[in-house]
Amino acid sequence: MDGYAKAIAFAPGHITGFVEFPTPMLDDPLLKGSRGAGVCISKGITTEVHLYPYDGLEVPEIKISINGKPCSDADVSLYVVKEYLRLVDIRRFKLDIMHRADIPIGYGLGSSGAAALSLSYALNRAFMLNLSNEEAARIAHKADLACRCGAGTVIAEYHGGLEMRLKAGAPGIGIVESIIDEVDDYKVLMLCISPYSTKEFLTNRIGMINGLGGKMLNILKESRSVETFLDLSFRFARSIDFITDRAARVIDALHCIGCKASVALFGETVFTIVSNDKVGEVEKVLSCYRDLYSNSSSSVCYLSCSIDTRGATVIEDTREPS
Ligand SMILES: Nc1ncnc2c1ncn2[C@@H]1O[C@H](COP(=O)(O)OP(=O)(O)OP(=O)(O)O)[C@@H](O)[C@H]1O
Ligand SMILES: CC(C)(CO)[C@@H](O)C(=O)[O-]
Repeated sequence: MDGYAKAIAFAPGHITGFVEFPTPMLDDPLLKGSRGAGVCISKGITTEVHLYPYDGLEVPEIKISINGKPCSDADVSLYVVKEYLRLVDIRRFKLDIMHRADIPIGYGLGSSGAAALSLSYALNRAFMLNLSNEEAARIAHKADLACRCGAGTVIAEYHGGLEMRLKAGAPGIGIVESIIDEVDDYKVLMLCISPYSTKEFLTNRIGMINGLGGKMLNILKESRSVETFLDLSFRFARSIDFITDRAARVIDALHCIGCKASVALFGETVFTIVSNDKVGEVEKVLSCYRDLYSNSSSSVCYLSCSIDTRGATVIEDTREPS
């Protein structure tokens, strides 16, 4: 590696509506993952990487920040960096990693997967490794799984769209299909009420996930409609007792104006997908609950996004000779 390199990549956030973890969970992380359905959103994580050669160091100096704040325990990001250190033979460099999140972290919007994926794409460019996007995405998949922050999130964010994950596994191994291709007419609207740790769920409550998600996939494969996706997601979240009273009130209010809705797995986040002409009406309901639930100790946020169909992408790749 010669000179300074900068790379920027973006990965969309992702909401899982229903899911199953095929058993037995195999040992190979590339074969592990989940089946289910979800939607990628136009907001997500942008990661900027600056790589400086620096002869005065015996070991690399690595700094990570999230939204401008230094972060020493970004475990998913550190996992990705360690995987790259095994692939490059240089050790004397400084690496600045800056994650910018325009989705809240921990609310079931797939931020850990998006951080890992955007970082992996950016490092691949900065280190000039020439991995394919699929190979870079596999590193992110392994990181999200190893840190117990996600199972099928990375492959969904790699693919983009309103999707069904028909076969579990890493990008290139798992199978993803779009539920519908024409998504320009839809918006994903969310009320993020409070965070919930995916690690906690995958560690302590994973037994609640049975074969229901797989049966639901068969129904969705036949109907391929947004309404069915929302319906099934709601039934799924109820079946694992994951809808809090606060979320249930919001979902009821949306039902009253003719909108189906559910909660994002795993967070106290209500989401719906509506056609553009319904956005104003839904926005009023969600803003009203945002104001009702916000208090001095917690911030509740309302988000409006399009459906991302591109999946993760590199935005910039620059280098200057030393
Ligand atoms: N932007 C980010 N940069 C680095 N690490 C992140 C970022 N976002 C999330 N993480 C890591 O992921 C953890 C939160 O993951 P968690 O899986 O609970 O939430 P999520 O990814 O927002 O939602 P989901 O439930 O959809 O996975 C954080 O504690 C942090 O370790
Ligand atoms: C486990 C999960 C629901 C967490 O976001 C997601 O990664 C998925 O659908 O596998």
